[in-house]
Amino acid sequence: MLKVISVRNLDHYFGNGSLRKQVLFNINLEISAGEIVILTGPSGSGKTTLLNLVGGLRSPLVERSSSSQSASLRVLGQELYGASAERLVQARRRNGYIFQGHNLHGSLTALQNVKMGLELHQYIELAELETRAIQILEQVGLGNHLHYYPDQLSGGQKQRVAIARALVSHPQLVLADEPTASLDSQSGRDVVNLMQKLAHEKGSTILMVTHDHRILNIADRIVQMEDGRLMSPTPAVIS
Ligand SMILES: Nc1ncnc2c1ncn2[C@@H]1O[C@H](COP(=O)(O)OP(=O)(O)OP(=O)(O)O)[C@@H](O)[C@H]1O
Repeated sequence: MLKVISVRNLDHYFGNGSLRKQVLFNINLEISAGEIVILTGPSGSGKTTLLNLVGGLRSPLVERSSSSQSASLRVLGQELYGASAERLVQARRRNGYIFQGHNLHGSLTALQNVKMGLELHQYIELAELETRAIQILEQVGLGNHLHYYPDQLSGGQKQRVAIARALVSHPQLVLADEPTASLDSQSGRDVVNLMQKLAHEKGSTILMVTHDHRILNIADRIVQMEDGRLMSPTPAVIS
């Protein structure tokens, strides 16, 4: 099966000189098209760092030492290890992102926020842009809230707008960092069910970081991180 993400022998460090600290150790991970993978583990174990590297939000540190010569970070067919800043920006634009606390623009309505998720895709005409944004907001149950501003929406509704914005361009890869962290149990469940449904419909792959044990069963696979290392694979939890 086509690998959407293929990480080999990846290390990562923060800081310089005596403050230099290794946070990822020899990461090896493959994720196939259409898979929903949850990355979990204790605070500070390196989950967000790995997610950001995969998304091109952080630049992989290219080491000259012999142990890292075979490092590779291939995402959607592109090598990000050693890639230029420009290539990373391009790679970033192809993915959908859902973060903790939604990151919506407060001065834009739900519809305008979702349209922003399409505006980078210049091949889409304005009229179609509007139609697609409305359609996906209807799919996430916000057809009656198109012109609401974020502060007029509940936490769960805001996160549904964020999901609509991330998925409206039908990205092959969706990266989510603690998407349910600010939500109550039921809203969190609704939000991940929606992500799962839309991702399956659109054939997207999802890599999601979460501490939230209530949502682990949406995953096809759960990957555990500890102290910057990936632990052996765990079969998906059956609900
Ligand atoms: N920009 C940074 N500069 C220096 N150190 C950092 C930076 N970002 C993260 N770290 C350190 O890297 C390690 C891994 O952090 P990371 O945020 O990836 O962990 P995490 O598993 O996502 O944690 P959490 O679940 O708390 O979000 C931690 O020790 C953290 O302090």
